Amino acid sequence: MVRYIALKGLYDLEKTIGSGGFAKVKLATHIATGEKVAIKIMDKISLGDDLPRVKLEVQALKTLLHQHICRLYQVIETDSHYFMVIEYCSGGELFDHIGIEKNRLSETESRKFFRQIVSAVAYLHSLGYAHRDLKPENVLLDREENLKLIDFGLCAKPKNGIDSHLQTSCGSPTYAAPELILGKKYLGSEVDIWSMGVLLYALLCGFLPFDDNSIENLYRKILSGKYDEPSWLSSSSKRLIRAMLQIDPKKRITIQELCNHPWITAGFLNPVSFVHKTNFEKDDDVLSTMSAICGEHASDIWRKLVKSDRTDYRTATYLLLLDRKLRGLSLRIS
Ligand SMILES: CN(C)C[C@H]1CC[C@H](N2C(=O)N(C)Cc3cnc4ccc(-c5cc(Cl)c(O)c(Cl)c5)nc4c32)CC1
Repeated sequence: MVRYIALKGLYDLEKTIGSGGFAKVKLATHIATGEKVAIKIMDKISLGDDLPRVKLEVQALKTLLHQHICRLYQVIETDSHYFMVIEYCSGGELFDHIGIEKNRLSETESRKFFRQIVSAVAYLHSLGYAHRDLKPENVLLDREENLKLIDFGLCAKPKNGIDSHLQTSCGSPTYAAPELILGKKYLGSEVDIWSMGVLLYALLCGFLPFDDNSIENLYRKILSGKYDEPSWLSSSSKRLIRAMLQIDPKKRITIQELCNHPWITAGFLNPVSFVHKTNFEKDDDVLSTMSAICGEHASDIWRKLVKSDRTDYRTATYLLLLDRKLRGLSLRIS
């Protein structure tokens, strides 16, 4: 096991839980609390000119504080590596949860998960971000089967707001909107709606609306906007999917309309909403646990936390203890 000096005494690295592109993600233990975390390890050499994407993702994750967006606890930068310490999702990928035998979810279960995705994306858009790479691999579950959105390496925050046009073609073609694969100028919010339509279709049907081994056939299918509507889809499901998989982005349902759509609210008391948890909430139990260990006064710990850039070990310890408390566990610290 290669040892990273930068993590010594802070995190114990365990198995690799995945890798993609220029990053390797390892399971690790946050030594002070014993909590599991995921550490995304990137070496600067192989990052090459993708380096700005790391800064973008770190900035996005520091800003985005939402119960269905994976939490960033700490960032460690050395001459050779970036380490992003992120909330661990022990439930794995949402689509693995669907399982092979069932391969699709009931409308009720799909709605439970899809509302969480809509809440996260509505929150993202409200802060001027677009994810631009919404796909099953980027939708994970934590131990309580809460949905967590991940991988903000492609997310964009156009300088003059979410409704200014983007041009970069990115993300995976299977989930990409027609305007994106045509290389047209597009709105991040509109391409995210299309990708969510593909996700909803996959949840309800167990297969993809547009799929083909050859890229040009795949493109042709996407640009046609034609897909099968299996017999088990309710008319309400069909209507919502049609509203999201509109080829013309201007005819596509907006995120606000989506939050209030009858399919989304069916069986629930209220439309999808999100809480602007933009800053830290102060928790005295967590602070007193930390002060019992490091000997500092709770008020000093809090002052340093608020002043910090919120990505140091102290912040990680605070947030992990807060998670433990919110899960009703004891605030033990080793
Ligand atoms: C296909 N991708 C480009 C990489 C893949 C790496 C493994 C990862 N994973 C998995 O695939 N499990 C099945 C286990 C697992 C458990 N917890 C995780 C917690 C966080 C993340 C994570 C990964 C990346 Cl690349 C991020 O940017 C963020 Cl913000 C978060 N990935 C996790 C993760 C999913 C993505």
